[in-house]
Amino acid sequence: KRRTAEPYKIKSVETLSMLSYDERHESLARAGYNTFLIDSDDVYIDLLTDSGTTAMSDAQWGALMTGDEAYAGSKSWKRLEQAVKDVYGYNYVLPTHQGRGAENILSQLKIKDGDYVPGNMYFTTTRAHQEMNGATFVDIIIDEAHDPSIDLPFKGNVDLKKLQALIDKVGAEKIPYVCLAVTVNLAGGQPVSMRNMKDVYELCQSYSIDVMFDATRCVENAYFIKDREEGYANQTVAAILKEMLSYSDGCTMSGKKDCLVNIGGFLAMNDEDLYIRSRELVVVYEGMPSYGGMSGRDMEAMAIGIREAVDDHYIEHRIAQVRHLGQQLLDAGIPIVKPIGGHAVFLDARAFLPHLSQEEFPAQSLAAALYLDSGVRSMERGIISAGRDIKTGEHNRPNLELVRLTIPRRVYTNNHMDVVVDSILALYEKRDWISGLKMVYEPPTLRFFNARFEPL
Ligand SMILES: CC1=C(O)/C(=C\N=C(/Cc2ccc(O)c(F)c2)C(=O)O)C(COP(=O)(O)O)=CN1
Repeated sequence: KRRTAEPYKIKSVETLSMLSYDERHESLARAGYNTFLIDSDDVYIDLLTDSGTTAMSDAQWGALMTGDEAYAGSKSWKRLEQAVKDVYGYNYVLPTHQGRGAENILSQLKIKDGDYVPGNMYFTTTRAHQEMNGATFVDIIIDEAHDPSIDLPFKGNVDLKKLQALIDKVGAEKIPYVCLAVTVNLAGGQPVSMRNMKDVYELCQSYSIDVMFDATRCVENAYFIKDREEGYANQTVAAILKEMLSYSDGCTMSGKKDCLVNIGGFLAMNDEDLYIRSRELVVVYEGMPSYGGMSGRDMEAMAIGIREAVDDHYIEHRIAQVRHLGQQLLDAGIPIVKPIGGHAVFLDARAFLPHLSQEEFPAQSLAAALYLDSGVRSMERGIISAGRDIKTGEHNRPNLELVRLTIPRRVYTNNHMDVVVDSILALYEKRDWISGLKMVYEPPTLRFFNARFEPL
């Protein structure tokens, strides 16, 4: 099979910082062994997140000069609105500054105290907005999604029996909507099959329960359907995406991922009444419905990014680059979440560091060790990110104790991926020497952003 390359060439570069071991050690200590607190200047290859870290195209950079900054009626908004309607297919769309702006509005309008919002695994901001509005999040993802070693093509799928059981238990009137994430970030960037989306939608329609997608990485999900689901191999990703979204009543969208921009988002829906009520809250929280927390130039960039993201050459390369990293780790026997996800490779820190108890923070320790070894920054997605139980005050103890290696879009080459592989192989060789951490400062909420640690 002939090898392929990036479907773009580089026109501008950002020089990367290459610190010495001692300089990295000093930087890590200064950051309290928390990768969130390391200065970007001290990071060589930044795999903390794919959110907002995209490289924009020359078409997007050029469009910045044409941003219409009119307070109302901006033509940049008209272009963005048209792009969302063309590519996503919803009747109505409202701009927000980023994904959680849309989550805030949707949760306030759709949830009443004591409701239940079922979803395929939680996400931090999504669940926070649901709980702040009085709902209980109920995980309805298939059991296998919580086991890193199980390899299934659509690990993000909903277990329809769990959804039916919740409806039987609490009644459909207590369920304002199902939140279906496509893909599922914390399960390892795992997709939902078209079959499952259809089944969920039909079940919900029979009870007049809405289905709202968290569409943040929906283009990646569309690609996995093309690649793995019977009957879609010869369809374009754009056509698959349109069909996916037809099994929903609306979506929240963080533009910072699959819309190929550094800021921006939207809330989309088919119901006019929800649109009108949402438009009121956009004015309260985001600004006019013709800019929603974005400048005109940001909206121009996003209108173009939305269309670039469904280019088959772009998305094929994006997914292949994540696989390029993950497959080398699998071949070397490194424990990672299987199958390899759409936006990241997740190291299974529990299996990588079996000599550490969860109280010694294996994922936090591994992320710190990786940065110290090579200047590669990753994100802890384990007991620290899971926080404490709001009732008991005890640590939530997630099954998944993971280190997320998140690949920004159109930024790094496969050579950078190979540097990451070599660093992880070196760490694996000497994994017995990786010590745990103790938390020396714990913030009251969302502790993973600002907590500080010291080696045990
Ligand atoms: C599936 C989904 C997301 O992945 C997501 C964001 N994701 C981030 C940034 C992040 C968010 C929360 C954290 O505790 C975190 F440490 C990192 C990320 O890195 O993965 C949002 C929210 O979209 P906003 O970021 O545009 O508001 C909604 N839905």
